[in-house]
Amino acid sequence: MTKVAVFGAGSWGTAFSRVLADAGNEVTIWARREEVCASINEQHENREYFPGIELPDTVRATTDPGEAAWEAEFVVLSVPSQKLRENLTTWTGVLPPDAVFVSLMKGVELGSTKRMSEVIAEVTGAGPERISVVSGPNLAREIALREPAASVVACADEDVAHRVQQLCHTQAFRPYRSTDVLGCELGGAYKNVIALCVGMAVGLGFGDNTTASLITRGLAETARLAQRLGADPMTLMGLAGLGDLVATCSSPLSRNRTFGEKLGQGMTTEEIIASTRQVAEGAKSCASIYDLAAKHGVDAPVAEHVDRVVRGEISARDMMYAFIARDTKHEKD
Ligand SMILES: NC(=O)c1ccc[n+]([C@@H]2O[C@H](COP(=O)([O-])OP(=O)(O)OC[C@H]3O[C@@H](n4cnc5c(N)ncnc54)[C@H](O)[C@@H]3O)[C@@H](O)[C@H]2O)c1
Ligand SMILES: O=P(O)(O)OC[C@H](O)CO
Repeated sequence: MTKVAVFGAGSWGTAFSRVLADAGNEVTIWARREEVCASINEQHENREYFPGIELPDTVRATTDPGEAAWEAEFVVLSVPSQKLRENLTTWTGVLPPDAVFVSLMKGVELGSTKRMSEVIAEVTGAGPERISVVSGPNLAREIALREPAASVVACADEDVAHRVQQLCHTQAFRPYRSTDVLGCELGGAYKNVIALCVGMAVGLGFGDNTTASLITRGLAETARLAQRLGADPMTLMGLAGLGDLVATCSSPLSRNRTFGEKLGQGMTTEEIIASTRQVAEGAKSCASIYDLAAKHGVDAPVAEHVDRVVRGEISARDMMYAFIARDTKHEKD
């Protein structure tokens, strides 16, 4: 059995652990909280995130990072993007030197505007052949329930992508392979911002014309930045781009869309954050993605305006009409 460490016992870390166990691996989850750890070890379920969904015996949990990482061939990372750097820095001493990192995170770091694979490389010194990402239309609850879904495993080294693909291929989870780490990560982070925007439209009571327009122009914006940074534009037409965008913008399970809906209904960012424990990555990544786009001279009206609504500078309604009022242009621009 291959030993896999999963750092993060939230929704996606837990659901993906079930995928890994279903694929025949031995999984040790690092959980921050003792009670989450105990429920996984004693009740074989993560009571906080997925009560009633049984985890196989091959999934264990610990609050000790060294125990989680012990002899792991793969280290899966699934903490909030803005918390990765500080956590990973404290774990570096216990991580096996040859382990392959698998990032499940969909965000861009505030301040540095780095993608998660870049943060992993910087903190651990791992080369691109040891850093992979998994990204696609994968709402954690549906994956935990073993509903069929596909995803993308990306690594600069295709052989490593192939190994990670084998690691998580099950009867219900079908990973495709890619070498476009940048495109996959940007697709995953940007769709959260677009889902916030779509959620706002839903919260305001607008219909399908509005949401379809936002999804389509949001994808154009994502592809524009991705291409400028060197990604393959076709990645954005695939599971890590369009696929994830459709799932996240359509699903009431999405924390980002739900966050946006609440903003559209008039709640403030502070009120929404206080009402949930779960992370809506887009609420932070709208600022870092906008910074990244600005740094590279790329027009990013969705990221820019979503950021302004999240900060409380403009209302969601004003944002919607500001999009429409912009100067006319060619669709391809
Ligand atoms: N939930 C999904 O459907 C889903 C699917 C695909 C990708 N993702 C991505 O996976 C990543 C993790 O998301 P999630 O859904 O598991 O989030 P979550 O909020 O459900 O769980 C986050 C986990 O990180 C822990 N955590 C919170 N703050 C922390 C800190 N300061 N230090 C260490 N740990 C901390 C929490 O205790 C929890 O175990 C995000 O980047 C998200 O975009 C989520
Ligand atoms: O719940 P969200 O909005 O973080 O989205 C979850 C996943 O990223 C969907 O693929």
